[in-house]
Amino acid sequence: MSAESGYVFGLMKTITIRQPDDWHLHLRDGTVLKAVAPFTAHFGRAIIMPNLVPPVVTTADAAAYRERILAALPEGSSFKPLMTLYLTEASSADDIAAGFRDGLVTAVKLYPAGATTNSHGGVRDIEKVMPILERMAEIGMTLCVHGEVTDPEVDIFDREAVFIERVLAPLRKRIPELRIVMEHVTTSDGVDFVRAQNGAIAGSITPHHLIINRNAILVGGIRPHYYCLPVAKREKHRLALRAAATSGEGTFFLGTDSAPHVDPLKECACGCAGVFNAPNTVACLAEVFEQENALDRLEAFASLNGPAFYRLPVNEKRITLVRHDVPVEALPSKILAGEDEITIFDPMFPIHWSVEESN
Ligand SMILES: NC(=O)N[C@@H](CC(=O)O)C(=O)O
Ligand SMILES: [Zn+2]
Ligand SMILES: [Zn+2]
Repeated sequence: MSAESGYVFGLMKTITIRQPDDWHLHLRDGTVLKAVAPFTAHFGRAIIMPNLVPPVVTTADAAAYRERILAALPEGSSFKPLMTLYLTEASSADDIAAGFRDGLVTAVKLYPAGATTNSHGGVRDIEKVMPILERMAEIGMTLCVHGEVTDPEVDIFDREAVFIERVLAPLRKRIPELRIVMEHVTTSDGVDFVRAQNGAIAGSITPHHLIINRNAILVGGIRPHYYCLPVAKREKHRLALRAAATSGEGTFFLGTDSAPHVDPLKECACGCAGVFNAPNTVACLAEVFEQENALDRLEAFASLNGPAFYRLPVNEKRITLVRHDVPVEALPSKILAGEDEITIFDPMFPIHWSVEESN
């Protein structure tokens, strides 16, 4: 483990780790993109979700979106967006393979149609995309999956577990070479499934699913800023996620799923799903790993396991996290995107960590 830590003057604890990456991020487009991009610019790289309206389906769409992202970054940022394509039943295997070969596209994203925000153009019948998935397995390209069934008969809290049984396990059997990331794992079923695949399938975990359980959405009133998909589950699932994230096991890594929606779209009769956590992700993670006595494994989760799965080099830059005895001043609770506000994830515990970039 290369993370270094120490006490300075007996007062301040610091930990230096390789610069983290975010393996699941929504940057959106237009005004929101400009507002949120600076909050991720201290990451090395991020897997950029393609669920725009209209979605990023072709390599040409991804190239154009990548330019818009680069233009929204603060000057001097070395952040590298890793682009994904939104899989549809009409997607072209040749286009996908060409994008991957040229280094323009890193992964393909499977949204079951109707499972989450802007997923209506996703896949209804997985049989129809089998030739594409087979081609991806051949060329070693990763499939990122939103792992929930959309069957209205299935209880929303069971949709991840049922997806594993109905879709993921059969897919794994059918194309064992396909590299799959089960994104935003929210249940112990997901954790167990990923573990049982011996490295062929990875699981990304969000900071908020390590911090809240389903009570956060409902206790004392409806709290739309804790509503996301897959929806937070029971406490036992949160504990399983914490154990997985802090285990150091190579198959679990950070995917923030930072998913900004302007407040009017969250605070209404049918609010959008998504938590905006980019501004405090690293500080929240430090807090969680400290609570679990696992600060020495934060680097594996945030900076090492992701690149290893994606077969990419680790970042050379380092960041230093500083622990303060007194909680650091809370962030503003919202950021501005044009005329609208976007609420930042509130972990409901004081934060003692701040992030300092090193070199
Ligand atoms: N996670 C969410 O609740 N929302 C995401 C979509 C997704 O990742 O499922 C979004 O795009 O808003
Ligand atoms: Zn999702
Ligand atoms: Zn997402």
